[in-house]
Amino acid sequence: MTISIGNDHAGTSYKNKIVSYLKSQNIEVHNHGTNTEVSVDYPDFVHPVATDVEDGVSNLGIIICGSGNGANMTANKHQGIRSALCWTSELVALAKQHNNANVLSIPSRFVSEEEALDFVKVFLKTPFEGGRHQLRVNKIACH
Ligand SMILES: O=C(CO)[C@H](O)[C@H](O)[C@H](O)COP(=O)(O)O
Repeated sequence: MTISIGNDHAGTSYKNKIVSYLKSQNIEVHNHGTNTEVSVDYPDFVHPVATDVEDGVSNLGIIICGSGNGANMTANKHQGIRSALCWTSELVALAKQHNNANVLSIPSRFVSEEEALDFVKVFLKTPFEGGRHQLRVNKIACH
């Protein structure tokens, strides 16, 4: 399992906690995020995550910004990306079960670090249900 992660200045401490957890689980991590709290522009740190997932370099992506919206919008510009902005564990589970999300967007200014870590655990362990949801996911992409 390989995860790509990206964050702006609002997500650096959250990213560090998540990366420590992933590495403790022997998950390979590609860190595309900023590593300081100096103000940066989130698209510069999110596009590389989306590209990794689209290209199969990583299985999944995690992106973090203050509201989660800018990161989520950026990731979803990529054809192969289904990025879900989630602020509860239930939303994370549904994003995998029903939407086969391949990127999780975390709003760091609206959830605690502990909640964010729980989201990551749910994101990794929850399977896609397929069936009727596969038919719907197939219709998301614009050709
Ligand atoms: O872009 C965002 C909104 O979708 C992110 O939440 C950013 O982290 C936020 O805009 C950064 O705000 P700041 O005032 O520049 O710290």
